[in-house]
Amino acid sequence: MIRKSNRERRPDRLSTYFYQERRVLAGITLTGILYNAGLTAGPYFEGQLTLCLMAVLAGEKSGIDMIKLGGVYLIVILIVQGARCLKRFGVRRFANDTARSMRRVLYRNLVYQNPAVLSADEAGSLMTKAISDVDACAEGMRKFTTEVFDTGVVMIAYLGMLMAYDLRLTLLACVFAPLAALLAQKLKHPITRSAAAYKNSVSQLNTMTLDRVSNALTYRVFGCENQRDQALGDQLAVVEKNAVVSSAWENAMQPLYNIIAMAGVVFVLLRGVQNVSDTGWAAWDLAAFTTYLNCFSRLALKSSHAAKLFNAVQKAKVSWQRIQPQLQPVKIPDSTLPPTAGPAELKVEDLSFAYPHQPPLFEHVSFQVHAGQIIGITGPLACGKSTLGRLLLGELPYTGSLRINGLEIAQLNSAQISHLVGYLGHAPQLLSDTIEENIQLGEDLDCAPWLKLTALKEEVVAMPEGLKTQIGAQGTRLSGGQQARLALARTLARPRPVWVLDDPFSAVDPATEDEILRNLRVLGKDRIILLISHRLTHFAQFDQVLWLENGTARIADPATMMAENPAYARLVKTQQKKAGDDDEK
Ligand SMILES: Nc1ncnc2c1ncn2[C@@H]1O[C@H](COP(=O)(O)OP(=O)(O)OP(=O)(O)O)[C@@H](O)[C@H]1O
Repeated sequence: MIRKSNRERRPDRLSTYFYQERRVLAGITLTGILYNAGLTAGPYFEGQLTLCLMAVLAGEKSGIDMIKLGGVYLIVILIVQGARCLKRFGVRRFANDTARSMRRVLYRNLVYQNPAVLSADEAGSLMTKAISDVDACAEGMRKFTTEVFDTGVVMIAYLGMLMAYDLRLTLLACVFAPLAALLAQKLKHPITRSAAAYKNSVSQLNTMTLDRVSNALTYRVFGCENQRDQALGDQLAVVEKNAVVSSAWENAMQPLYNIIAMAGVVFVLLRGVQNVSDTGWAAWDLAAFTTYLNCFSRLALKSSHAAKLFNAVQKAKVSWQRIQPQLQPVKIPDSTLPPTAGPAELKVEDLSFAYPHQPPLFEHVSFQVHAGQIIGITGPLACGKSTLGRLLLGELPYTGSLRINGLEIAQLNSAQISHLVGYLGHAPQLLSDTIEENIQLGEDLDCAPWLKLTALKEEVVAMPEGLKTQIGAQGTRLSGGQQARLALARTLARPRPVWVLDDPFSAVDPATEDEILRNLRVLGKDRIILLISHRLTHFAQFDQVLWLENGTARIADPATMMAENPAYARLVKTQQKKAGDDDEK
Protein backbone atom coordinates (compact mmCIF):
# COMPACT_ATOMS: atom_id res chain seq x y z
CA MET A 1 0.00 0.00 0.00
CA ILE A 2 1.33 3.44 -0.92
CA ARG A 3 1.19 5.87 1.97
CA LYS A 4 0.89 9.50 1.05
CA SER A 5 3.10 11.93 2.90
CA ASN A 6 1.50 15.08 4.22
CA ARG A 7 3.06 17.13 1.45
CA GLU A 8 1.61 14.93 -1.28
CA ARG A 9 -1.91 15.25 0.05
CA ARG A 10 -4.23 17.44 -1.96
CA PRO A 11 -5.13 20.74 -0.27
CA ASP A 12 -8.27 20.91 -2.43
CA ARG A 13 -9.72 17.90 -0.58
CA LEU A 14 -11.39 18.18 2.80
CA SER A 15 -10.00 14.84 3.92
CA THR A 16 -6.48 16.37 3.84
CA TYR A 17 -7.35 18.79 6.64
CA PHE A 18 -8.88 16.05 8.78
CA TYR A 19 -5.77 13.93 8.16
CA GLN A 20 -3.42 16.77 9.11
CA GLU A 21 -5.21 17.12 12.42
CA ARG A 22 -5.43 13.39 13.12
CA ARG A 23 -3.72 13.66 16.51
CA VAL A 24 -5.99 16.44 17.69
CA LEU A 25 -8.95 14.47 16.33
CA ALA A 26 -7.83 11.38 18.27
CA GLY A 27 -7.85 13.48 21.45
CA ILE A 28 -11.30 14.83 20.57
CA THR A 29 -12.52 11.28 20.00
CA LEU A 30 -11.34 10.08 23.41
CA THR A 31 -12.64 13.03 25.38
CA GLY A 32 -15.78 13.21 23.23
CA ILE A 33 -16.71 9.58 23.89
CA LEU A 34 -15.99 9.97 27.60
CA TYR A 35 -18.08 13.14 27.84
CA ASN A 36 -21.00 11.98 25.77
CA ALA A 37 -21.18 8.46 27.14
CA GLY A 38 -20.89 10.03 30.59
CA LEU A 39 -23.94 12.16 29.86
CA THR A 40 -26.16 9.11 30.23
CA ALA A 41 -25.02 9.07 33.86
CA GLY A 42 -27.30 12.09 34.43
CA PRO A 43 -30.63 10.35 33.81
CA TYR A 44 -29.33 7.19 35.52
CA PHE A 45 -28.29 8.93 38.72
CA GLU A 46 -31.41 11.11 38.75
CA GLY A 47 -33.50 7.91 38.64
CA GLN A 48 -31.38 6.32 41.39
CA LEU A 49 -31.66 9.42 43.56
CA THR A 50 -35.47 9.40 43.19
CA LEU A 51 -35.52 5.73 44.20
CA CYS A 52 -33.17 6.38 47.13
CA LEU A 53 -35.31 9.32 48.29
CA MET A 54 -38.40 7.12 48.28
CA ALA A 55 -36.51 4.47 50.26
CA VAL A 56 -35.34 7.12 52.76
CA LEU A 57 -38.92 8.34 53.16
CA ALA A 58 -40.09 4.77 53.68
CA GLY A 59 -37.35 4.36 56.31
CA GLU A 60 -35.56 1.63 54.31
CA LYS A 61 -32.41 3.74 53.74
CA SER A 62 -30.65 6.49 55.69
CA GLY A 63 -29.78 10.06 54.70
CA ILE A 64 -26.09 8.96 54.57
CA ASP A 65 -26.93 6.59 51.67
CA MET A 66 -28.49 9.52 49.85
CA ILE A 67 -25.40 11.72 50.48
CA LYS A 68 -23.07 8.93 49.31
CA LEU A 69 -25.07 8.50 46.10
CA GLY A 70 -25.07 12.29 45.58
CA GLY A 71 -21.26 12.35 46.15
CA VAL A 72 -20.64 9.68 43.50
CA TYR A 73 -22.91 11.58 41.11
CA LEU A 74 -20.87 14.76 41.76
CA ILE A 75 -17.55 13.01 41.01
CA VAL A 76 -18.96 11.52 37.82
CA ILE A 77 -20.20 14.98 36.77
CA LEU A 78 -16.73 16.45 37.42
CA ILE A 79 -15.04 13.79 35.26
CA VAL A 80 -17.60 14.19 32.50
CA GLN A 81 -17.35 18.01 32.50
CA GLY A 82 -13.53 17.80 32.57
CA ALA A 83 -13.68 15.65 29.45
CA ARG A 84 -16.04 18.21 27.93
CA CYS A 85 -13.51 21.05 28.53
CA LEU A 86 -10.71 19.06 26.90
CA LYS A 87 -12.94 18.13 23.97
CA ARG A 88 -13.93 21.78 23.42
CA PHE A 89 -10.31 22.86 23.54
CA GLY A 90 -9.43 20.16 20.96
CA VAL A 91 -12.26 21.12 18.65
CA ARG A 92 -11.34 24.82 18.77
CA ARG A 93 -7.73 23.96 18.07
CA PHE A 94 -8.80 21.77 15.15
CA ALA A 95 -10.80 24.68 13.66
CA ASN A 96 -7.98 27.19 14.13
CA ASP A 97 -5.32 24.88 12.65
CA THR A 98 -7.57 24.06 9.70
CA ALA A 99 -8.33 27.73 8.96
CA ARG A 100 -4.60 28.50 9.17
CA SER A 101 -3.68 25.67 6.76
CA MET A 102 -6.37 26.66 4.26
CA ARG A 103 -5.36 30.30 4.43
CA ARG A 104 -1.72 29.38 3.84
CA VAL A 105 -2.56 27.36 0.71
CA LEU A 106 -4.91 30.08 -0.54
CA TYR A 107 -2.26 32.73 0.02
CA ARG A 108 0.29 30.71 -1.94
CA ASN A 109 -2.20 30.35 -4.74
CA LEU A 110 -2.77 34.09 -4.81
CA VAL A 111 0.95 34.79 -4.86
CA TYR A 112 2.17 32.10 -7.23
CA GLN A 113 -0.75 31.36 -9.53
CA ASN A 114 -0.82 32.73 -13.05
CA PRO A 115 -2.17 36.33 -12.84
CA ALA A 116 -4.48 35.59 -15.79
CA VAL A 117 -6.23 32.86 -13.76
CA LEU A 118 -6.52 35.09 -10.74
CA SER A 119 -7.83 38.05 -12.70
CA ALA A 120 -10.98 36.01 -13.39
CA ASP A 121 -11.94 36.96 -9.81
CA GLU A 122 -12.57 40.49 -8.56
CA ALA A 123 -10.30 41.72 -5.74
CA GLY A 124 -13.25 41.92 -3.33
CA SER A 125 -14.23 38.35 -4.09
CA LEU A 126 -10.67 37.12 -3.47
CA MET A 127 -10.61 38.97 -0.14
CA THR A 128 -13.95 37.48 0.87
CA LYS A 129 -12.67 34.01 0.03
CA ALA A 130 -9.37 34.49 1.83
CA ILE A 131 -11.02 35.78 4.98
CA SER A 132 -14.66 34.89 5.52
CA ASP A 133 -15.06 31.76 3.37
CA VAL A 134 -12.05 30.08 4.98
CA ASP A 135 -13.50 30.85 8.42
CA ALA A 136 -16.94 29.60 7.39
CA CYS A 137 -15.42 26.34 6.16
CA ALA A 138 -13.36 25.77 9.29
CA GLU A 139 -16.42 26.62 11.37
CA GLY A 140 -18.51 24.09 9.43
CA MET A 141 -15.86 21.43 9.98
CA ARG A 142 -15.71 22.34 13.69
CA LYS A 143 -19.47 22.08 14.08
CA PHE A 144 -19.46 18.77 12.24
CA THR A 145 -16.66 17.36 14.41
CA THR A 146 -18.28 18.60 17.61
CA GLU A 147 -21.67 17.27 16.71
CA VAL A 148 -20.35 13.87 15.67
CA PHE A 149 -19.72 13.44 19.39
CA ASP A 150 -22.19 15.79 21.01
CA THR A 151 -24.97 14.44 18.87
CA GLY A 152 -23.89 11.21 17.19
CA VAL A 153 -22.20 9.37 20.06
CA VAL A 154 -24.61 10.58 22.68
CA MET A 155 -27.60 9.63 20.52
CA ILE A 156 -26.26 6.10 20.19
CA ALA A 157 -25.65 5.94 23.94
CA TYR A 158 -29.15 7.24 24.75
CA LEU A 159 -30.74 4.96 22.20
CA GLY A 160 -28.97 1.92 23.64
CA MET A 161 -30.13 2.88 27.11
CA LEU A 162 -33.74 3.42 26.00
CA MET A 163 -33.78 0.09 24.16
CA ALA A 164 -32.51 -1.66 27.25
CA TYR A 165 -35.50 -0.25 29.16
CA ASP A 166 -38.17 -1.01 26.55
CA LEU A 167 -37.27 -1.98 22.97
CA ARG A 168 -40.75 -1.75 21.43
CA LEU A 169 -41.60 1.57 23.03
CA THR A 170 -38.23 3.00 21.90
CA LEU A 171 -38.82 1.96 18.28
CA LEU A 172 -42.29 3.50 18.37
CA ALA A 173 -41.33 6.78 20.08
CA CYS A 174 -38.20 7.36 17.98
CA VAL A 175 -39.97 7.02 14.65
CA PHE A 176 -40.38 10.82 14.47
CA ALA A 177 -36.71 11.77 14.77
CA PRO A 178 -35.79 10.71 11.20
CA LEU A 179 -38.65 12.90 9.94
CA ALA A 180 -36.83 16.00 11.22
CA ALA A 181 -33.68 14.87 9.39
CA LEU A 182 -35.73 14.26 6.25
CA LEU A 183 -37.17 17.77 6.40
CA ALA A 184 -33.66 19.18 6.86
CA GLN A 185 -32.52 17.26 3.78
CA LYS A 186 -35.47 18.66 1.79
CA LEU A 187 -34.39 22.18 2.75
CA LYS A 188 -30.94 21.64 1.30
CA HIS A 189 -31.57 23.61 -1.88
CA PRO A 190 -33.01 26.84 -0.44
CA ILE A 191 -30.28 26.82 2.20
CA THR A 192 -27.48 26.38 -0.35
CA ARG A 193 -29.04 28.97 -2.64
CA SER A 194 -29.49 31.60 0.06
CA ALA A 195 -25.98 31.02 1.46
CA ALA A 196 -24.45 31.39 -2.03
CA ALA A 197 -26.45 34.57 -2.68
CA TYR A 198 -25.25 36.01 0.63
CA LYS A 199 -21.60 35.17 -0.08
CA ASN A 200 -21.75 36.64 -3.58
CA SER A 201 -23.32 39.85 -2.32
CA VAL A 202 -20.55 40.18 0.31
CA SER A 203 -17.92 39.69 -2.42
CA GLN A 204 -19.55 42.40 -4.48
CA LEU A 205 -19.72 44.73 -1.49
CA ASN A 206 -16.00 44.20 -0.82
CA THR A 207 -15.14 44.88 -4.46
CA MET A 208 -17.21 48.08 -4.39
CA THR A 209 -15.62 49.19 -1.11
CA LEU A 210 -12.11 48.66 -2.48
CA ASP A 211 -13.04 50.53 -5.65
CA ARG A 212 -14.60 53.38 -3.64
CA VAL A 213 -11.48 53.76 -1.48
CA SER A 214 -8.83 53.39 -4.18
CA ASN A 215 -10.60 55.70 -6.64
CA ALA A 216 -11.81 58.20 -4.03
CA LEU A 217 -10.00 61.11 -5.67
CA THR A 218 -11.38 60.34 -9.13
CA TYR A 219 -14.95 60.17 -7.82
CA ARG A 220 -14.47 63.45 -5.90
CA VAL A 221 -12.96 65.30 -8.86
CA PHE A 222 -15.73 64.14 -11.22
CA GLY A 223 -18.47 64.81 -8.67
CA CYS A 224 -19.66 61.19 -8.52
CA GLU A 225 -19.26 60.70 -4.77
CA ASN A 226 -22.97 60.76 -3.93
CA GLN A 227 -23.78 58.37 -6.74
CA ARG A 228 -21.05 55.92 -5.62
CA ASP A 229 -22.10 56.19 -1.97
CA GLN A 230 -25.68 55.51 -2.98
CA ALA A 231 -24.58 52.40 -4.92
CA LEU A 232 -22.54 51.23 -1.91
CA GLY A 233 -25.53 51.82 0.39
CA ASP A 234 -27.79 49.83 -1.96
CA GLN A 235 -25.34 46.94 -1.99
CA LEU A 236 -25.14 47.04 1.81
CA ALA A 237 -28.94 46.70 1.91
CA VAL A 238 -28.72 43.69 -0.42
CA VAL A 239 -26.10 42.08 1.85
CA GLU A 240 -28.26 42.66 4.93
CA LYS A 241 -31.32 41.20 3.24
CA ASN A 242 -29.39 38.14 2.03
CA ALA A 243 -27.85 37.67 5.49
CA VAL A 244 -31.30 37.61 7.09
CA VAL A 245 -32.70 35.17 4.50
CA SER A 246 -29.67 32.88 4.75
CA SER A 247 -29.66 32.86 8.53
CA ALA A 248 -33.46 32.40 8.69
CA TRP A 249 -33.30 29.27 6.55
CA GLU A 250 -30.61 27.83 8.77
CA ASN A 251 -31.97 28.78 12.21
CA ALA A 252 -35.72 29.34 11.97
CA MET A 253 -36.40 25.65 11.37
CA GLN A 254 -34.92 24.56 14.71
CA PRO A 255 -38.20 24.85 16.73
CA LEU A 256 -40.00 22.84 14.05
CA TYR A 257 -37.31 20.13 14.18
CA ASN A 258 -37.71 20.11 18.00
CA ILE A 259 -41.49 19.66 17.83
CA ILE A 260 -41.24 16.83 15.28
CA ALA A 261 -38.55 15.00 17.25
CA MET A 262 -40.45 15.42 20.55
CA ALA A 263 -43.75 14.10 19.14
CA GLY A 264 -42.87 10.59 20.34
CA VAL A 265 -43.19 11.74 23.97
CA VAL A 266 -46.94 11.04 23.71
CA PHE A 267 -46.18 7.30 23.35
CA VAL A 268 -43.61 7.47 26.17
CA LEU A 269 -46.18 8.93 28.56
CA LEU A 270 -48.99 6.54 27.57
CA ARG A 271 -46.96 3.32 27.46
CA GLY A 272 -44.68 4.42 30.33
CA VAL A 273 -47.61 4.69 32.71
CA GLN A 274 -48.74 1.20 31.61
CA ASN A 275 -45.22 -0.13 32.23
CA VAL A 276 -45.23 1.27 35.78
CA SER A 277 -48.66 -0.24 36.43
CA ASP A 278 -47.47 -3.61 35.06
CA THR A 279 -49.77 -3.60 31.98
CA GLY A 280 -47.21 -2.44 29.41
CA TRP A 281 -44.47 -4.06 27.34
CA ALA A 282 -41.97 -3.89 30.23
CA ALA A 283 -42.07 -3.84 34.02
CA TRP A 284 -40.87 -0.46 35.35
CA ASP A 285 -40.60 1.18 38.71
CA LEU A 286 -40.92 4.94 39.09
CA ALA A 287 -37.12 5.44 38.73
CA ALA A 288 -37.14 3.61 35.39
CA PHE A 289 -39.99 5.85 34.19
CA THR A 290 -38.11 9.04 35.25
CA THR A 291 -34.88 7.85 33.65
CA TYR A 292 -36.61 6.83 30.41
CA LEU A 293 -38.55 10.09 30.06
CA ASN A 294 -35.46 12.16 30.80
CA CYS A 295 -33.37 10.18 28.39
CA PHE A 296 -35.98 10.35 25.66
CA SER A 297 -36.33 14.16 25.82
CA ARG A 298 -32.54 14.52 25.60
CA LEU A 299 -32.42 12.15 22.64
CA ALA A 300 -35.22 14.07 20.87
CA LEU A 301 -33.41 17.35 21.44
CA LYS A 302 -30.17 15.91 20.12
CA SER A 303 -31.82 14.50 17.02
CA SER A 304 -33.34 17.89 16.24
CA HIS A 305 -29.81 19.34 16.59
CA ALA A 306 -28.61 16.75 14.10
CA ALA A 307 -31.13 18.11 11.59
CA LYS A 308 -29.89 21.66 12.18
CA LEU A 309 -26.31 20.47 11.90
CA PHE A 310 -27.10 19.07 8.48
CA ASN A 311 -28.25 22.56 7.41
CA ALA A 312 -25.14 24.21 8.91
CA VAL A 313 -22.90 21.80 7.00
CA GLN A 314 -24.79 22.62 3.78
CA LYS A 315 -24.05 26.29 4.38
CA ALA A 316 -20.35 25.65 5.00
CA LYS A 317 -20.26 23.57 1.82
CA VAL A 318 -21.10 26.70 -0.17
CA SER A 319 -17.96 28.39 1.20
CA TRP A 320 -15.91 25.27 0.50
CA GLN A 321 -17.06 25.24 -3.13
CA ARG A 322 -16.10 28.89 -3.46
CA ILE A 323 -12.55 28.45 -2.17
CA GLN A 324 -11.79 24.99 -3.51
CA PRO A 325 -10.55 26.22 -6.93
CA GLN A 326 -8.03 28.41 -5.11
CA LEU A 327 -6.78 25.52 -2.99
CA GLN A 328 -5.06 23.68 -5.81
CA PRO A 329 -1.61 22.37 -4.89
CA VAL A 330 0.97 25.02 -5.73
CA LYS A 331 4.62 24.25 -6.27
CA ILE A 332 6.94 27.08 -5.35
CA PRO A 333 9.12 27.41 -8.45
CA ASP A 334 12.75 26.43 -8.17
CA SER A 335 14.82 29.53 -8.93
CA THR A 336 18.04 27.73 -9.91
CA LEU A 337 19.09 28.71 -13.42
CA PRO A 338 20.83 26.37 -15.86
CA PRO A 339 24.49 27.49 -16.20
CA THR A 340 25.26 29.90 -19.06
CA ALA A 341 28.54 31.26 -20.33
CA GLY A 342 29.66 34.60 -21.75
CA PRO A 343 28.31 38.15 -21.51
CA ALA A 344 24.59 39.03 -21.55
CA GLU A 345 22.81 38.46 -24.85
CA LEU A 346 19.20 38.86 -25.95
CA LYS A 347 18.13 37.03 -29.10
CA VAL A 348 14.61 37.37 -30.52
CA GLU A 349 13.75 35.14 -33.49
CA ASP A 350 10.52 34.92 -35.42
CA LEU A 351 8.56 36.19 -32.41
CA SER A 352 4.78 36.38 -32.81
CA PHE A 353 2.19 37.29 -30.22
CA ALA A 354 -1.52 38.16 -30.02
CA TYR A 355 -3.75 38.89 -27.05
CA PRO A 356 -6.71 36.49 -26.91
CA HIS A 357 -9.39 37.29 -29.51
CA GLN A 358 -7.28 40.09 -31.00
CA PRO A 359 -5.23 40.42 -34.20
CA PRO A 360 -1.49 39.72 -33.82
CA LEU A 361 0.48 42.46 -32.10
CA PHE A 362 3.82 41.06 -33.31
CA GLU A 363 4.48 38.85 -36.32
CA HIS A 364 7.81 37.18 -37.09
CA VAL A 365 9.85 39.77 -35.20
CA SER A 366 13.62 39.16 -35.00
CA PHE A 367 16.49 41.18 -33.50
CA GLN A 368 19.55 40.70 -31.36
CA VAL A 369 21.12 42.77 -28.59
CA HIS A 370 24.50 42.47 -26.86
CA ALA A 371 25.90 43.27 -23.43
CA GLY A 372 26.70 46.93 -22.77
CA GLN A 373 24.01 48.20 -25.13
CA ILE A 374 21.20 50.57 -24.27
CA ILE A 375 18.28 50.03 -26.64
CA GLY A 376 15.60 52.68 -27.00
CA ILE A 377 12.25 51.06 -27.81
CA THR A 378 9.63 53.29 -29.36
CA GLY A 379 6.92 53.45 -32.01
CA PRO A 380 3.38 54.79 -32.54
CA LEU A 381 0.84 54.70 -29.70
CA ALA A 382 -0.28 51.21 -28.62
CA CYS A 383 2.21 49.49 -30.97
CA GLY A 384 3.11 46.95 -28.25
CA LYS A 385 6.12 48.48 -26.45
CA SER A 386 4.94 47.52 -22.95
CA THR A 387 3.77 44.13 -24.18
CA LEU A 388 7.28 43.37 -25.46
CA GLY A 389 8.57 44.12 -21.95
CA ARG A 390 5.98 41.80 -20.40
CA LEU A 391 6.89 39.04 -22.88
CA LEU A 392 10.43 39.20 -21.51
CA LEU A 393 9.01 38.65 -18.03
CA GLY A 394 7.47 35.39 -19.23
CA GLU A 395 3.98 36.65 -18.38
CA LEU A 396 2.46 36.09 -21.82
CA PRO A 397 2.59 33.06 -24.16
CA TYR A 398 4.35 33.64 -27.48
CA THR A 399 5.47 31.68 -30.51
CA GLY A 400 8.98 31.83 -31.93
CA SER A 401 11.95 32.34 -29.70
CA LEU A 402 12.89 34.80 -26.98
CA ARG A 403 16.25 33.92 -25.45
CA ILE A 404 18.41 35.56 -22.81
CA ASN A 405 21.91 34.13 -22.56
CA GLY A 406 20.68 31.21 -24.65
CA LEU A 407 17.81 30.39 -22.24
CA GLU A 408 14.31 30.30 -23.74
CA ILE A 409 12.01 32.47 -21.62
CA ALA A 410 8.98 30.21 -22.20
CA GLN A 411 10.87 27.29 -20.65
CA LEU A 412 11.77 29.11 -17.45
CA ASN A 413 9.61 29.69 -14.40
CA SER A 414 8.96 33.12 -12.89
CA ALA A 415 11.60 32.65 -10.18
CA GLN A 416 14.27 31.81 -12.77
CA ILE A 417 13.25 34.73 -15.00
CA SER A 418 13.52 37.10 -12.04
CA HIS A 419 17.26 36.31 -11.96
CA LEU A 420 17.60 37.21 -15.63
CA VAL A 421 15.33 40.22 -16.06
CA GLY A 422 15.02 43.33 -13.89
CA TYR A 423 11.81 45.24 -14.58
CA LEU A 424 10.39 48.67 -13.98
CA GLY A 425 6.79 48.80 -15.12
CA HIS A 426 4.66 51.67 -16.36
CA ALA A 427 3.31 52.28 -12.83
CA PRO A 428 5.92 52.58 -10.03
CA GLN A 429 4.13 49.92 -7.88
CA LEU A 430 5.45 51.28 -4.60
CA LEU A 431 4.68 49.77 -1.20
CA SER A 432 3.01 51.71 1.58
CA ASP A 433 6.21 51.67 3.65
CA THR A 434 9.44 53.62 4.12
CA ILE A 435 11.78 54.72 1.31
CA GLU A 436 14.35 52.28 2.66
CA GLU A 437 11.98 49.30 2.66
CA ASN A 438 10.80 50.11 -0.86
CA ILE A 439 14.36 49.59 -2.07
CA GLN A 440 15.39 46.77 0.22
CA LEU A 441 12.17 44.70 0.05
CA GLY A 442 13.36 42.86 3.15
CA GLU A 443 16.92 42.30 1.86
CA ASP A 444 20.02 43.67 3.54
CA LEU A 445 20.91 46.34 0.95
CA ASP A 446 22.68 49.67 1.25
CA CYS A 447 20.24 52.17 -0.30
CA ALA A 448 22.61 55.12 -0.66
CA PRO A 449 24.37 54.16 -3.95
CA TRP A 450 21.08 53.45 -5.70
CA LEU A 451 19.50 56.69 -4.53
CA LYS A 452 22.58 58.51 -5.81
CA LEU A 453 22.38 56.76 -9.18
CA THR A 454 18.78 57.87 -9.60
CA ALA A 455 19.50 61.44 -8.47
CA LEU A 456 17.25 61.05 -5.43
CA LYS A 457 19.79 60.99 -2.62
CA GLU A 458 19.86 64.70 -1.82
CA GLU A 459 16.07 64.93 -1.74
CA VAL A 460 15.85 61.97 0.65
CA VAL A 461 18.58 63.38 2.91
CA ALA A 462 16.63 66.66 3.08
CA MET A 463 13.50 64.85 4.31
CA PRO A 464 13.14 65.04 8.15
CA GLU A 465 13.04 61.28 8.48
CA GLY A 466 15.37 60.52 5.57
CA LEU A 467 15.32 56.87 4.54
CA LYS A 468 12.70 56.15 7.19
CA THR A 469 10.18 58.47 5.53
CA GLN A 470 6.83 56.76 5.07
CA ILE A 471 5.71 57.28 1.48
CA GLY A 472 1.98 56.38 1.84
CA ALA A 473 -0.17 54.06 -0.29
CA GLN A 474 1.35 53.77 -3.80
CA GLY A 475 3.90 56.44 -2.79
CA THR A 476 1.31 59.24 -2.70
CA ARG A 477 3.42 61.31 -0.30
CA LEU A 478 6.15 61.63 -2.95
CA SER A 479 6.07 63.66 -6.16
CA GLY A 480 5.51 61.79 -9.44
CA GLY A 481 9.20 62.19 -10.35
CA GLN A 482 10.31 60.95 -6.91
CA GLN A 483 8.04 57.92 -7.21
CA ALA A 484 9.54 57.07 -10.62
CA ARG A 485 13.11 57.45 -9.39
CA LEU A 486 12.49 55.44 -6.21
CA ALA A 487 11.03 52.61 -8.30
CA LEU A 488 14.05 52.84 -10.64
CA ALA A 489 16.42 52.68 -7.64
CA ARG A 490 14.68 49.50 -6.48
CA THR A 491 15.13 47.92 -9.93
CA LEU A 492 18.78 48.96 -10.32
CA ALA A 493 19.62 47.72 -6.81
CA ARG A 494 19.18 44.21 -8.22
CA PRO A 495 21.71 43.73 -11.02
CA ARG A 496 20.41 41.46 -13.80
CA PRO A 497 21.69 40.60 -17.30
CA VAL A 498 18.70 42.45 -18.80
CA TRP A 499 16.83 45.46 -17.45
CA VAL A 500 13.49 46.41 -18.95
CA LEU A 501 12.64 50.01 -18.03
CA ASP A 502 9.16 51.01 -19.20
CA ASP A 503 8.93 54.79 -19.48
CA PRO A 504 11.08 55.52 -16.40
CA PHE A 505 11.54 59.23 -17.17
CA SER A 506 8.01 60.33 -17.99
CA ALA A 507 7.81 62.31 -14.74
CA VAL A 508 11.46 63.40 -14.64
CA ASP A 509 12.88 66.69 -15.97
CA PRO A 510 15.42 66.50 -18.86
CA ALA A 511 18.42 67.52 -16.71
CA THR A 512 17.75 64.77 -14.17
CA GLU A 513 17.10 62.33 -17.02
CA ASP A 514 20.53 63.29 -18.40
CA GLU A 515 22.22 62.59 -15.07
CA ILE A 516 20.51 59.22 -14.59
CA LEU A 517 21.31 58.12 -18.14
CA ARG A 518 25.00 58.89 -17.59
CA ASN A 519 24.90 56.69 -14.48
CA LEU A 520 23.02 53.96 -16.35
CA ARG A 521 25.69 53.91 -19.05
CA VAL A 522 28.36 53.11 -16.42
CA LEU A 523 26.17 50.64 -14.54
CA GLY A 524 25.04 48.83 -17.67
CA LYS A 525 28.43 48.23 -19.26
CA ASP A 526 28.08 44.44 -19.09
CA ARG A 527 24.27 44.31 -19.25
CA ILE A 528 21.48 45.04 -21.67
CA ILE A 529 19.13 47.94 -20.96
CA LEU A 530 15.85 48.09 -22.86
CA LEU A 531 14.39 51.54 -22.36
CA ILE A 532 10.80 51.93 -23.52
CA SER A 533 9.78 55.54 -24.11
CA HIS A 534 7.77 58.03 -26.16
CA ARG A 535 10.26 60.75 -25.28
CA LEU A 536 13.09 60.54 -27.79
CA THR A 537 15.28 63.36 -26.43
CA HIS A 538 18.09 61.01 -25.49
CA PHE A 539 17.62 58.29 -28.10
CA ALA A 540 20.53 59.70 -30.15
CA GLN A 541 22.88 58.64 -27.31
CA PHE A 542 21.66 55.05 -27.29
CA ASP A 543 23.39 52.16 -29.05
CA GLN A 544 20.32 51.02 -30.96
CA VAL A 545 16.75 52.08 -31.56
CA LEU A 546 14.00 49.46 -31.86
CA TRP A 547 11.02 50.78 -33.79
CA LEU A 548 7.78 48.80 -33.42
CA GLU A 549 4.94 49.36 -35.89
CA ASN A 550 2.09 47.26 -37.31
CA GLY A 551 3.41 44.04 -35.84
CA THR A 552 6.94 44.51 -37.18
CA ALA A 553 10.21 45.60 -35.57
CA ARG A 554 13.14 47.49 -37.08
CA ILE A 555 16.41 47.81 -35.21
CA ALA A 556 19.24 50.16 -36.18
CA ASP A 557 21.68 52.61 -34.65
CA PRO A 558 20.05 56.02 -34.01
CA ALA A 559 21.67 57.74 -37.02
CA THR A 560 20.60 55.01 -39.46
CA MET A 561 17.10 54.99 -37.96
CA MET A 562 16.90 58.76 -38.50
CA ALA A 563 18.01 58.40 -42.07
CA GLU A 564 15.95 55.40 -43.05
CA ASN A 565 12.76 55.63 -41.00
CA PRO A 566 10.77 58.78 -41.88
CA ALA A 567 8.18 58.15 -39.13
CA TYR A 568 10.90 58.01 -36.48
CA ALA A 569 12.72 61.04 -37.94
CA ARG A 570 9.47 63.04 -37.96
CA LEU A 571 8.80 62.19 -34.32
CA VAL A 572 12.35 63.14 -33.23
CA LYS A 573 12.20 66.45 -35.12
CA THR A 574 8.78 67.34 -33.72
CA GLN A 575 10.03 66.73 -30.19
CA GLN A 576 13.27 68.66 -30.83
CA LYS A 577 11.29 71.60 -32.19
CA LYS A 578 8.95 71.57 -29.21
CA ALA A 579 11.91 71.43 -26.80
CA GLY A 580 13.51 74.41 -28.63
CA ASP A 581 10.24 76.38 -28.44
CA ASP A 582 9.96 75.62 -24.69
CA ASP A 583 13.55 76.78 -24.13
CA GLU A 584 12.87 80.06 -25.97
CA LYS A 585 9.79 80.70 -23.84
N1 LIG B 1 -4.04 42.50 -21.17
C1 LIG B 1 -4.41 42.89 -22.40
N2 LIG B 1 -5.41 42.24 -23.01
C2 LIG B 1 -5.79 42.59 -24.24
N3 LIG B 1 -5.23 43.57 -24.96
C3 LIG B 1 -4.23 44.25 -24.40
C4 LIG B 1 -3.76 43.96 -23.09
N4 LIG B 1 -2.76 44.79 -22.79
C5 LIG B 1 -2.60 45.58 -23.87
N5 LIG B 1 -3.48 45.27 -24.83
C6 LIG B 1 -3.59 45.88 -26.16
O1 LIG B 1 -2.38 45.66 -26.84
C7 LIG B 1 -2.00 46.80 -27.57
C8 LIG B 1 -0.58 47.19 -27.19
O2 LIG B 1 -0.56 47.59 -25.82
P1 LIG B 1 0.79 48.07 -25.14
O3 LIG B 1 0.48 48.59 -23.79
O4 LIG B 1 1.80 47.00 -25.25
O5 LIG B 1 1.23 49.26 -26.11
P2 LIG B 1 2.25 50.44 -25.88
O6 LIG B 1 2.93 50.64 -27.17
O7 LIG B 1 3.09 50.20 -24.69
O8 LIG B 1 1.22 51.61 -25.56
P3 LIG B 1 1.52 53.17 -25.29
O9 LIG B 1 1.97 53.74 -26.59
O10 LIG B 1 0.20 53.70 -24.88
O11 LIG B 1 2.56 53.24 -24.23
C9 LIG B 1 -3.03 47.88 -27.26
O12 LIG B 1 -3.93 47.95 -28.35
C10 LIG B 1 -3.73 47.39 -26.05
O13 LIG B 1 -5.08 47.76 -26.05
